[in-house]
Amino acid sequence: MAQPITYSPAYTLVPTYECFNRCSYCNFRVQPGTDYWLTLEQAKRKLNTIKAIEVLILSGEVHPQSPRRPHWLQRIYELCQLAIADGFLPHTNAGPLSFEEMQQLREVNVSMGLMLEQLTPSLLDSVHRHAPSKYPKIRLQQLHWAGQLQIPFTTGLLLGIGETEADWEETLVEIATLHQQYGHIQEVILQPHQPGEHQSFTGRACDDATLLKAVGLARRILPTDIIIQIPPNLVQSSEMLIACLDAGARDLGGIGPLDEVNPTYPHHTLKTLASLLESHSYTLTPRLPLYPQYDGWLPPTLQKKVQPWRARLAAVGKND
Ligand SMILES: O=c1nc2n(C[C@H](O)[C@H](O)[C@H](O)CO)c3cc(O)ccc3cc-2c(=O)[nH]1
Ligand SMILES: C[C@H]1O[C@@H](n2cnc3c(N)ncnc32)[C@H](O)[C@@H]1O
Ligand code: MET
Ligand code: SF4
Repeated sequence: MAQPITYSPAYTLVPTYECFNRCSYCNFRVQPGTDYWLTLEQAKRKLNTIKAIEVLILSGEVHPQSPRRPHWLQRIYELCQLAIADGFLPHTNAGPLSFEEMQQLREVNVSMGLMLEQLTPSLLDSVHRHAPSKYPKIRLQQLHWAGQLQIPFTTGLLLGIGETEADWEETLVEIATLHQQYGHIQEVILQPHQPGEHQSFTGRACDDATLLKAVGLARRILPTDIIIQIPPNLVQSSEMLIACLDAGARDLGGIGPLDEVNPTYPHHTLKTLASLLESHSYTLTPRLPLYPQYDGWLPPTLQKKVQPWRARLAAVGKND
C-alpha cells in the first residue's frame, strides 16, 4: 500500500498583523497602531466562503504588559468560538502566551502551536535582536506549559536564519526531551527560511539540500510518534520534495488559499501535489489539526466537534 502523506485543509485568519517584535526575516508584521484588527463580522464573511477543516489563527503580538493585551486575547478567543460555531477546528499560534492565556485558549482550540525557531541565544544578536518574544527561554517555557495543560502541540525549527547544524541538533534534542516528559508534541515543522518582499534580513533562502539534511537529522533524533512536517510551497524542486519524504517527512502542513507568512510562495494545487506524490508511491491524505491519539485530551464540547470530522475522513478513505 502506498505510504500516506498528510496535509491539513486549512484557512488562515489573521486577528492582527501588528506586532511589537521585529524579527528581521518577517514579511507579515506591520507597525503597532497601523493595522485594523479583524472583526467578528469580517471573519464571519470570510468563513462563509471557504472549504476547510482547520482554521489557523496566526497573529502578530501585542506586548504582554500592554493595556490592549486582554482585548487582543479576547478577540482571538471569539474568533476561535466563531470558527467552532461554523463547524471548523481551530489551531492558534499567536506567539508566547501566559499560563492563564493558554488555559483560556485551550477551551476553544483542538491544538496550538509555537515555533521554537532555534534555541541558540546567538540569534538574539542578529535576526531576533528586536524580538523579545523569541527569547529561547520564553518559548521553552511555553512548551512546558502546553505539556502541563495537555494541549496537543505543534512546534518547529526555522532553518537558514544564521544558525549552525549543531544548533539544529540542540533544538531537536530539547523537543525530544520535552515530548518524553509530556507526550504532547504531535508534529515538528521544518520551515526553510524564504525571503519575501518586506524583510530586512538579507540572508539567502534555505536551499533544498539543507532542508533535506535537517529532515534526516530530525528523523534520527525525534521519537517516531512525532510527525515531521515540511511546507511544500517553500521547497524549490519537486525532486527535493520527494527526497524529503523519502528521508522521513510525513506531513505537508496546512494547505489553503494563501500562505500568510510567505505570500510570495503560492501553494501548488492539491491536484498537482497528489499526482506528484502518486507517481512516487505516496498518497496525499487529508487530516485534522489534531492527531487521533489526542482526542481524549480535549474538553468534551470540543471532542463532540471533532467526532463528525473523524467519521467523514474515515468514510472518504474507504471509498479510495
Ligand atoms: O500555512 C502555514 N501554516 C503554518 N502553520 C500551520 C500548520 O501548517 C498546520 O496548521 C498545523 O500543522 C496544524 O496541525 C503553523 C502552525 C504552527 O503551530 C506554527 C507555525 C506555523 C507556520 C505556518 C506557516 O508558515 N504557514
Ligand atoms: C509562523 C512562523 O513562520 C515562520 N516565518 C516567519 N518568517 C518567515 C520567512 N521569511 N520564511 C519562512 N518562515 C518564516 C517563523 O518560524 C514563525 O514562527
Ligand atoms: N508572531 C507569532 C510568532 O512568531 C506567530 C506569527 S509569525 C508570522 O511566533
Ligand atoms: S515572526 Fe511573528 S513575532 Fe516575529 S515579527 Fe513576525 S509576527 Fe512578530
